Amino acid sequence: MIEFQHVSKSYGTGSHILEDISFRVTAGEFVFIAGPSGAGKSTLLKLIAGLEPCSKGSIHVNGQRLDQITARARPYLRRAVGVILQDTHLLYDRSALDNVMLPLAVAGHPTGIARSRARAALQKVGLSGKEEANPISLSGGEQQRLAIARAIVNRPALLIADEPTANLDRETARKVMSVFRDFNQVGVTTLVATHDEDLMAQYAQRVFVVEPGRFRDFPVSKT
Ligand SMILES: Nc1ncnc2c1ncn2[C@@H]1O[C@H](COP(=O)(O)OP(=O)(O)OP(=O)(O)O)[C@@H](O)[C@H]1O
Repeated sequence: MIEFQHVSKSYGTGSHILEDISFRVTAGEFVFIAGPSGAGKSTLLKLIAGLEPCSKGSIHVNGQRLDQITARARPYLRRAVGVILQDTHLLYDRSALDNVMLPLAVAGHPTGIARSRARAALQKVGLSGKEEANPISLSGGEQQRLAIARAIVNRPALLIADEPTANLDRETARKVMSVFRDFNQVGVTTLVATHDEDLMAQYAQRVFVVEPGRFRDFPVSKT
């Protein structure tokens, strides 16, 4: 599903943020990405999402080598990967339903189908009844779940989230994490960057620890 071979990343002419990283994530895994602030967790996720190019090495996602992907294959890959960044980039001049319909409209789905799939996605994240709400009127946890609904509406095989529980209280964080766990349990490969050690301990899965100059891969622990 994801393969990094000797990947390094620097921004501009700066030194490497990530250096000589190799790993493989197979379909259906749940991986946490941990490490101190500024170590490169978001950068790692952006490389996987194809939002940043690597400086050295090669990255394969869903069978495609990212730096050799054709313009024709790119939209298919984009749909195969659901991305939730730290800034949710929700549109505050549209309803919650419109926000979730947008990726389907971009993919060319007829409005009726887009609407029913967007409603189903909102239901999956526990936001039924909030279809017409403006995102600004939603709580932090609801906005996170709305961003998840938008990321999953194209039924991606891979879900990537950058600190989706930051600034949420414990109970809301747990609810948001359980949404990811539910998707993972139906086979969606899931990568979540987090500082939250309690959540990591609770969900006890494979963990990548990104530290300055060091990358560690802790295998799945069965607890
Ligand atoms: N677009 C960019 N241009 C230049 N430098 C960048 C860019 N994006 C990130 N960096 C730098 O790369 C380093 C790693 O940043 P990154 O956001 O990946 O870390 P992080 O581990 O996700 O941090 P945090 O936990 O605080 O979100 C930081 O020093 C950051 O300033």
